[in-house]
Amino acid sequence: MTDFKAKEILLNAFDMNCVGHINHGLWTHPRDESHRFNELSYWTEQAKTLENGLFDGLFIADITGVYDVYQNGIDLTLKESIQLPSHDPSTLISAMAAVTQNLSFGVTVNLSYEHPYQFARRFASLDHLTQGRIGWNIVTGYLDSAERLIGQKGLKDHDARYEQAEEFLELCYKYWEGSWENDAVKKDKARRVFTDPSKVHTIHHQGKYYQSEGVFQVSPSVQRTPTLFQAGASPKGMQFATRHAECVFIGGDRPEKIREQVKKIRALAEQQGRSENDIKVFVGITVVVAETHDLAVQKLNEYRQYASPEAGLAHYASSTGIDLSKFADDEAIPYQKSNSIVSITEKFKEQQITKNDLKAQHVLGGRYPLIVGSGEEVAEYLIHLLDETDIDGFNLTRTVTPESHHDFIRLVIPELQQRGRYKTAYKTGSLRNKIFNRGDQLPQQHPVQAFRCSPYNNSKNLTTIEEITA
Ligand SMILES: Cc1cc2nc3c(=O)[nH]c(=O)nc-3n(C[C@H](O)[C@H](O)[C@H](O)COP(=O)(O)O)c2cc1C
Repeated sequence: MTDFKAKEILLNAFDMNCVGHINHGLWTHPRDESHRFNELSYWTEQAKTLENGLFDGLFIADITGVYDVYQNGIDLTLKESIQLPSHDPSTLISAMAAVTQNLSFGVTVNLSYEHPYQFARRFASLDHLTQGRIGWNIVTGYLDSAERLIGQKGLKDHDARYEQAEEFLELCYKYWEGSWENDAVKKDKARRVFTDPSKVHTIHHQGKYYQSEGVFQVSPSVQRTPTLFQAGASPKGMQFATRHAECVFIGGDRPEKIREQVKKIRALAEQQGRSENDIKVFVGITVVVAETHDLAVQKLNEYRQYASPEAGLAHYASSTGIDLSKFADDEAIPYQKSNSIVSITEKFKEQQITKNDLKAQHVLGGRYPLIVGSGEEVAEYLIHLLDETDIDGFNLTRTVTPESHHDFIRLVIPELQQRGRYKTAYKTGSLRNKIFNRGDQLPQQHPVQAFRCSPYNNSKNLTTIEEITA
């Protein structure tokens, strides 16, 4: 119980390689600089700021496709820059890693449109270059527009996407941890042996979705498997997340619901042979903070003049696959089955929700819980929420950028530190070690273990792994 109370808050900045990420409309604020998202200096400055604030990571969301459900088109999406334009997140990482030492990077990649080989190679390369500061947010997509862009026929069935994800992960584990032994690379100039051939193995995979045969092209990196993030919330999604993920995002609802969700996540992890502490749970939040409570309210009111709740609804429409423009403001939105984000559409089954309700929720153009107050008030609330719900940390959205990060670092972080609930220095090692404090690589109770080559594992599980015969 004492440990639980003393838990230090983990913190990621939640962002995307675009103008409007979550809090839509704020790009029009005179002090907002998110229109500079296509400049490298925008990101290197942000990385340095976050490292000064001892943030654990910069978590970068991504979508394949565009938001075209609202009003059956993309006019509002384009005008308000609702995640359009948006650029590839992995292109930012090396530059930000070069100006920081400890900040980590969680990068979203939709596995539905990648071959595991190319993806695994890119992320293993990033793990090398960042010295183990890379994480992967595993997503399977929820947009029909993506399918059309890629030339497919429409979204695969929701649960089938998770089945494919399971096989994608299995194959990635083989590449990352089953092909090269830890000490394969010798770099021995005198003996002319860069890599010992007896320590590199062929992987074989003949699955329903993927086939692969050969050796992985990347030597072992610090973490081997990048730190795994996931946000599945449907029954199938939670099963997947609790089997594989080390960090799980959940939607920030009422504290009782969050607590219930966290309990389920930890119980499911245990059922799958992992420990309840093998998963860190994060909740998304938006914060408006100032020197005093009144000044924070004043700041919120000022921001509200620029925010666009309607743009928030257009974003929400694509998350659910429901064109919300068709409904009157006070009409209950009927539940309809869709292949998008199941956990969100289910809410229309459980509750009567109108567009007015959604607009009220999207005060700053986004649907994350909004916390407004002085540094002390915000810090107290975050600690309270963490202790009440047993979560581990927060994904902090941006509002007016980069002002909101500066405000949080100046006003909230010191209050958390004074209460002993936030680090005063970074831990050493990889992202995984910083978060779990037990080494750079996944523990043995993780499903990756079945795909590891020696010296990790000499068990019979490895019938698929063969030595290269020179
Ligand atoms: C904090 C958070 C961040 C997410 N980021 C992304 C993202 O960047 N890209 C994406 O395609 N889906 C993203 N999702 C959606 C999830 O991948 C997933 O589809 C969703 O949580 C619903 O899970 P379900 O399909 O199991 O209901 C995010 C979800 C949450 C809660």
